[in-house]
Amino acid sequence: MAKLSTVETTEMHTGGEPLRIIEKGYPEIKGNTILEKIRYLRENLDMYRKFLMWEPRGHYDMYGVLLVTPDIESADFGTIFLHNEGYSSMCGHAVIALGRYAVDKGLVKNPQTPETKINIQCPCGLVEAYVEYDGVKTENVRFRSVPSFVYATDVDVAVEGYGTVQVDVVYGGAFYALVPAERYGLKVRESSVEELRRAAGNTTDSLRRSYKVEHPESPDLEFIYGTIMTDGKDEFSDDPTANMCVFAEREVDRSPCGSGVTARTALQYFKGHRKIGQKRRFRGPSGAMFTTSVVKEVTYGKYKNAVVVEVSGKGHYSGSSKFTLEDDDEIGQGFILT
Ligand SMILES: O=C(O)[C@H]1NCC[C@@H]1O
Repeated sequence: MAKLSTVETTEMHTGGEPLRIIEKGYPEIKGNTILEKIRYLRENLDMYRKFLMWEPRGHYDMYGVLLVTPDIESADFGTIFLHNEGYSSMCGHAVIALGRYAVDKGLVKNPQTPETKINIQCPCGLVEAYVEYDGVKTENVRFRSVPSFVYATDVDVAVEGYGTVQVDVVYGGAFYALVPAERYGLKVRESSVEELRRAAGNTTDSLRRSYKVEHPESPDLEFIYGTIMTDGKDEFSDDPTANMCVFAEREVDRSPCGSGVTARTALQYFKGHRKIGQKRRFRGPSGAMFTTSVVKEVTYGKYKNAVVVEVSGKGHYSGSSKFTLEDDDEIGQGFILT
């Protein structure tokens, strides 16, 4: 077992959703690809995730990222995302924050004005980020994710406490169930976070037990990451539409969820509610907004209805940390209260 050592981080958030960027102190992560590295982390270094994501240094809804060597040649750097239960395949709020971070910290050579392009390898594949930059300050970031596709519509799910609920299953770099909150008798902007968390979490649990998803490239990406409760306002409007993403082990995204709004945009396009290039705003639980548009249609493996979606928003710095552990501190290795 590796011994936990001092870890240094920069702290950011995008729309209130935290991003702990791990800079120093992690042991070597073995593996030739990012997906292999994730397997290595799970099997050998998971105590570091608990040390940084769980209490007393993190909390139930904490989120982080490790920057690693990419295995796609054109990528500037690779990413591994961490959360309360493990490691995720895609994270839009992290890409938005990391765009600024990469330019500000000099991770990209020759940054360009008014916009710098960065290729970020996420576990799901290559994501292009475009960072507004005036030569001094970094601002909004827009990113184009891996192809997103509608996997299935109107899937019946037996949800504990709510009966049978129909959801759509969509891939936006991760597989999500998308469902209007009113199908549970809830309102996405008015019901309590805990009620929404319970209904969404029970839906994810049921799908994970009984529903199989297939990914065109890797079995490692074949899992239901979470459930997104929406306000049901999918028909096009200049008004924003709200959603709340509950992912991993019932973790609540404070932001509109970058991969979640990618998936919602693909679904809206599939249902004829969006045209290519048409912009729409999405509001998350904190009130923060992301704007999305469909860039183009693409074929992704056997999925002919795939689209490339662009998402934009802004991340902010909130501090930096140096985390330590004393030899006799068992609780301090990490715990969460549920
Ligand atoms: O913005 C996103 O895509 C992420 N935020 C937390 C859950 C997702 O990974």
